[in-house]
Amino acid sequence: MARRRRRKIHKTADQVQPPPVQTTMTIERLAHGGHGVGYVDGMAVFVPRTAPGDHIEVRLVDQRRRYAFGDIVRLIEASPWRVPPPCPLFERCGGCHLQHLPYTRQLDLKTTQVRDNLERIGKLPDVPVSPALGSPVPFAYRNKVVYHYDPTSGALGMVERSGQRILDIPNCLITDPRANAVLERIRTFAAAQPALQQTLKHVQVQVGQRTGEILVTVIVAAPLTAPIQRGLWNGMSDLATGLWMHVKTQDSPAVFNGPSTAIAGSTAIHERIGEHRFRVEPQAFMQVNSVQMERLYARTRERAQLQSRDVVLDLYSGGGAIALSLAPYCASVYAVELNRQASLVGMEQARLLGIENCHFRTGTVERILFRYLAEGLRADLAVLDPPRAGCQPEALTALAKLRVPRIVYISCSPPTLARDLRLLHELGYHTLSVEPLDMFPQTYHIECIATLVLHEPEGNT
Ligand SMILES: C[S@@+](CC[C@H](N)C(=O)[O-])C[C@H]1O[C@@H](n2cnc3c(N)ncnc32)[C@H](O)[C@@H]1O
Repeated sequence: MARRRRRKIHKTADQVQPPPVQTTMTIERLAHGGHGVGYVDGMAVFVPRTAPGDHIEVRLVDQRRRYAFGDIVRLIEASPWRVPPPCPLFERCGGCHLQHLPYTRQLDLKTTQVRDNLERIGKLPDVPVSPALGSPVPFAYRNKVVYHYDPTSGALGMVERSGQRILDIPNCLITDPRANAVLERIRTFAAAQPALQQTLKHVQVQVGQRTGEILVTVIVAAPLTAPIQRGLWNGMSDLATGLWMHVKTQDSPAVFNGPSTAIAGSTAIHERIGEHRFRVEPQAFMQVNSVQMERLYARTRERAQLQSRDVVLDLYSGGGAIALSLAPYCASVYAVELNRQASLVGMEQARLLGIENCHFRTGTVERILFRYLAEGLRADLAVLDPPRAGCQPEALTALAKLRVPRIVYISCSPPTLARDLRLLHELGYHTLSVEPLDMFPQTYHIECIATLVLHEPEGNT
């Protein structure tokens, strides 16, 4: 289909008219968030569940100064890329964003988005971006889900896309079927237990996809009685490996706030990644796609190009999966993580694996790097794996002050990656490559591995 040109307008301020509330336009590309983007009188309009090439009638529902959000009223001409979404809940569920596109097309669009972010936000148009490495399993890949419970309707699932209610999800197509089976047992049990209905807030299910072990955590407003604990466990013990309870005392957006209690079965499950078997507890961070996690860590090791005498910083280390996978190939690893429980999991993991050259430190990366600077630590490589918000500028400044010559930056958010690569560029780092890796098929999320080197000033080499 011929690409429609963006309508450009040149008006003075007092000539500017507000765009019509309902109009037609063609979707040109996908933006971060999975929204299709088209233009109305030169203004970008973001519309969910659309595909590049769609010609649509759109209603502008939220207008800002330079852009607007719209809802699709009518699909006038469908993009040639559109496919029927396999999940019957796709239109209502907030979990997936791209099921209406074939998987290969999703990957192309993700690659384009990464390039776009590097160009627009990072002002780094020349950084080589490789085609996104697809997941061999584009469905049934999620090894962890956290569902909400609605005591009024009995729904156990995700918040609807409209944000108004909890959608019951009996069979999530991107989730490991073993997790769906356990969730069904809990849904049925809760339906017959008014006391559980009153207190149940969320259910988390974690699956060790290579070991077949399953850990369930019920997040409740008040402790469960012993009979309800027993009833829950009896209803799932043929499927699950362990059951935990987490009493959530404050009404915070975070699912967990405080310690959890193991109530039945094993206290942890395990996942095999590469040559290691990792212990997984309810509050430990683990990538949601085990196959892609293994490829992510293998690619990180390749990009790290470790020498046996190298000293490595694993920053934002979580439960230490990256630190422990690099430790056998270098002299030592310093892992830095904010969450004390995650650091303790890493230490225990190191002990179980017999790894002695990994040092775990709890605190913020930005604070601890300045401490390393004061201590005169020399590091040959830093692996960064921050949360979606990216790194604090102080953390990147400290890395540059430490003169760490190589960085491998793992990111789950291309816009913040682009922002941070820009700052690193200004601090003297050159980005050699960015490799998108699809950890989250059917959703807009994109994982990337960026490899950087420090340009030493002339005469310092
Ligand atoms: C994407 S996870 C990375 C986990 C780990 N690298 C892995 O692969 O399992 C990000 C981690 O950063 C931690 N974190 C967030 N802000 C931090 C900060 N300012 N300093 C240190 N750690 C932080 C979070 O607790 C979380 O464990």
